[in-house]
Amino acid sequence: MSSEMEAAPGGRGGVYPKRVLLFSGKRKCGKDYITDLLLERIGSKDAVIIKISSPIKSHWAEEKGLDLKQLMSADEYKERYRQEMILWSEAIRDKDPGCFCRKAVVMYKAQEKPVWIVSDIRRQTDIAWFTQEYGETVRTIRVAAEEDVRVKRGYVFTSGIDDKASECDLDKVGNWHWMINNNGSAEELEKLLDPLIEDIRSALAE
Ligand SMILES: Nc1ncnc2c1ncn2[C@@H]1O[C@H](COP(=O)(O)OP(=O)(O)OP(=O)(O)O)[C@@H](O)[C@H]1O
Repeated sequence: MSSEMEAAPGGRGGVYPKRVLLFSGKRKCGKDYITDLLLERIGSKDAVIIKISSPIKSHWAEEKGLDLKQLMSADEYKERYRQEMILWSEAIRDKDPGCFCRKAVVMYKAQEKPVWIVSDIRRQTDIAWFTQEYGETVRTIRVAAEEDVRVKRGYVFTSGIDDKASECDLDKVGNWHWMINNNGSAEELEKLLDPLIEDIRSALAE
């Protein structure tokens, strides 16, 4: 069966997911920080973090003989291979826009959990794929932080990365379910997450 023909795990009509949260935002705005916090508050019995970058990185780890764990977490690795990974993944995504979304859902065994936290949405096609497959369970969340705050967190503008579609495609989107301005402390952030947690709990109770 070709990848275009593969069904989405779960899919419409399935029991799970009950809520799919799609997080996006500029580099170092705090996507990983926020999604980790959310997982902690919801609990890993009910929620799973999905990274669309995982199937891309696992391919690269194999190809280059690298350690996947380091490629997923270490900034030095992440930055060194970012551009190469982007170019390779763009070519595949052009042919099959849902390819990495579908692979990531399988890789994280997401269909075993009711709440899916996707921490790295980058393209309008990512949102379109999840919406097409999981319909009204989907919520989109844009994380923002001031540039000086992002710089303090390690952001350095890199030409060829920060001015390309993989970082900018979602700048055009305006109709997010939630916007989170992550400029402050962890305590401030906790409060900003309350309405989102409430929405997740109501989906779990259905
Ligand atoms: N509200 C916050 N309070 C304290 N530290 C924060 C906060 N938000 C983010 N950070 C820190 O800022 C750094 C960058 O955050 P994080 O890695 O979550 O960003 P990201 O958007 O996932 O980045 P990338 O796009 O590069 O993957 C991390 O060290 C994180 O711990």
